[in-house]
Amino acid sequence: FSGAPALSLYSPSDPLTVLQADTLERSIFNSSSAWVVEFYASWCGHCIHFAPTWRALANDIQEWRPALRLGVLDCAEASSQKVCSEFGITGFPTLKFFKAFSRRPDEGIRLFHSDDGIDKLRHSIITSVERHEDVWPPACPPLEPTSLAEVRGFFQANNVTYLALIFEKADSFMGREVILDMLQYENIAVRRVLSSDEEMVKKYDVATFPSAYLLTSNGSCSRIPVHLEERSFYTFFLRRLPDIVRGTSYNLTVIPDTEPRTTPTPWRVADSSKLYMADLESVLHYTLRVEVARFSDLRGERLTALKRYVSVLAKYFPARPSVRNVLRNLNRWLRGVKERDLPYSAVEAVLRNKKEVPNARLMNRTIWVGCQGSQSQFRGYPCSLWLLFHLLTVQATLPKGQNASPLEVLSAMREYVRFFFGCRDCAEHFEGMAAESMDKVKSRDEAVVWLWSRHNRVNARIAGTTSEDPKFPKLQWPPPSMCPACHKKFNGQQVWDEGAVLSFFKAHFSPSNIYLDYIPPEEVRSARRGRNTEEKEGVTDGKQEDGREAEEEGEERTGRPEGGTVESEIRGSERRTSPDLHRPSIVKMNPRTRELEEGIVDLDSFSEQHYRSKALKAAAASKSRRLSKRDTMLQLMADDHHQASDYDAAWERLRRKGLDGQQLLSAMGEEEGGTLRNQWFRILGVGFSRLDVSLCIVLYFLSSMCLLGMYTFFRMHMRYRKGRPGFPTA
Ligand SMILES: Cc1cc2nc3c(=O)[nH]c(=O)nc-3n(C[C@H](O)[C@H](O)[C@H](O)COP(=O)(O)OP(=O)(O)OC[C@H]3O[C@@H](n4cnc5c(N)ncnc54)[C@H](O)[C@@H]3O)c2cc1C
Repeated sequence: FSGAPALSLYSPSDPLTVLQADTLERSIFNSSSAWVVEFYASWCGHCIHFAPTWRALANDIQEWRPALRLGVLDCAEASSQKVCSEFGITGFPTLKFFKAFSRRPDEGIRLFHSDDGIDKLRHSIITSVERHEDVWPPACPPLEPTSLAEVRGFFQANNVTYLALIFEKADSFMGREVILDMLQYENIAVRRVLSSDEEMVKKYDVATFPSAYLLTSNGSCSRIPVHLEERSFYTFFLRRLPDIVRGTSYNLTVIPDTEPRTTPTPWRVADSSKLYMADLESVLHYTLRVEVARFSDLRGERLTALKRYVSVLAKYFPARPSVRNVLRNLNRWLRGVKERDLPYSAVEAVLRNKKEVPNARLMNRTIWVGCQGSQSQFRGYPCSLWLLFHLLTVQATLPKGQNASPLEVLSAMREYVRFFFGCRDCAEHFEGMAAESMDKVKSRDEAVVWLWSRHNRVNARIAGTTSEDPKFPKLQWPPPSMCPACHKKFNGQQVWDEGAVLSFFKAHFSPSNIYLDYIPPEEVRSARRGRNTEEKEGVTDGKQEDGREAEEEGEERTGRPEGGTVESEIRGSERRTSPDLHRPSIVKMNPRTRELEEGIVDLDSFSEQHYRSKALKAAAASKSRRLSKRDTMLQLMADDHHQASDYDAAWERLRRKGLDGQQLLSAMGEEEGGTLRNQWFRILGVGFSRLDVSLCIVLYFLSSMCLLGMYTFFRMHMRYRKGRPGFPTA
């Protein structure tokens, strides 16, 4: 198949409104009907399972539409992410009820649905409609029980031929459902009567609940003859009465449904025996910029979960230099955050890194290669999240993880899934598995095997369900074609050879099996190349899968402040007034570095001048709290940069040798060892370039020689004087 068709879980032919970021508010705010919106993510398995239920409900209650409408919004669409976060959507699927004439996102009332069928959903929607107090949806008939007084004067007060009375128990929803089913039909009204209303029960001599009676304007009254006392039977009967027509008086103000605007992506050829950096960097982008971003305030356990996640990424992710720099900077900064709560905008500012740290950039779109699905709702993000954590558990078995807890990566994953993973039912299932046995993991190798076997459990559970991509059926993995040694026979049964699985994992999830296909080539942005180049790249690699890049460039061009933080406002104003800031300020402040072959950065002067001036400006703006936090962060970034620049230089050296993607990544492991051996140099040279340190050593040597010379001279001189007659010895 040639490409992933851009299908959403819903289509405009469904009797619901497929909303987009720009139509959501226009549709539901100030609307004369109430709304129930399903916020979903097309990649979320439980949303895929839930879609047929929601579609069936939409079919079932489509006649209620003048009073109540159903909508859907795909929060996985890049264009919807902002609005979803404004509506407080943190997990999927989320159902929110908006009363008629709502005005704000926070007026949405969450409907709990879990695994509810359409009956329960319908009931909870009716209960929500009844919560309207001040302004009742104009098209919605009264839902409260009627009384003998109302019935007596009904035909005088209403110009209709029929009145249907549905007698039922108080907890029954049938009467209200029939009322709503008939709301678009003219010349008839439907009311419910409670079994506890003795007057009415006695007057119509009702003995069965539910049962229905038809009163006419000419004074007749008869029991409605139906085969079963059910909603559909009543509705069927009533709609076929003489002179009953479906009215046209309810004109819905409809904002036209639009086809989801996902553009078809070209099919990317992938080899299932390989890992692709595109998938891995996409998941970094999606977790840090989309999933975490749903929480505008990160506090308590959620903040700790983020710190742990970033910490294992910084430690174990076999990254390209620019990504590694981002992860290390973010990790450093988060470690320095001592406050118990943190606005996400601050994290975003670090990730955005427009000017502060050279060669630190995280892809800001998703490119699925090994995780590309045959349709856009399949695979993608959850697939890459599994891959990421398998990779991290394997990387943690290397010497760099030897002093860490065997649970380091698994705990980070557990907390990430618990606090951020949008598929809430998936998260609950995973938490259940973790609570059951994760604490039995005693070594880093066991951690690899634990995650493998739990992933296989999930595969077994969801195999053959609607969330399975038919082109990529769920397997017990790795299949014999990938790892024959992993499968063995025991007592005639096929069983796993866990030792072989572990060896297979260590080879499969190793940097040498990561391929750089389909991602823009890594370029070490030395301080010399700078920001101008970066901007150009941002514009030219605009074939975004999720359109976010264009959004950010748009922000850049308009100089819109980011996230409304103090520092972003300052940055916004700097952007407008100082064109120099578009070049890397490091180079500008320290021309000497331009000549140095290795692009060494004088970060002391950089951070002192650049960020301190920012701090001063911020102080002048008297909004110091958040800025001082950022100031600390930048100082920490500056410290970290010394290490990062070595990594960049090593990457560049290897790249010049003509190594390809995966060779580069595996060679970096070895280079990193060398980099660590050179750390004494950095420790000696905190804040100085290599030239500075060399000069110091030479001066130190010369002054030592000078002192030695003086010492020798005076010693000889003393001896000479002692030896002369006439000078008494002590
Ligand atoms: C923590 C978590 C919990 C989830 N829970 C649910 C759930 O409850 N219900 C639901 O519908 N969906 C759930 N999902 C999503 C689901 O597991 C898949 O990720 C999704 O359906 C996409 O499937 P896929 O075909 O891309 O393969 P995935 O299962 O996502 O696997 C990704 C890749 O990993 C490799 N792989 C497969 N199995 C293993 C293994 N055992 N060990 C190592 N590598 C393997 C394969 O190369 C595969 O292509 C969950 C996802 C995550 C991350």
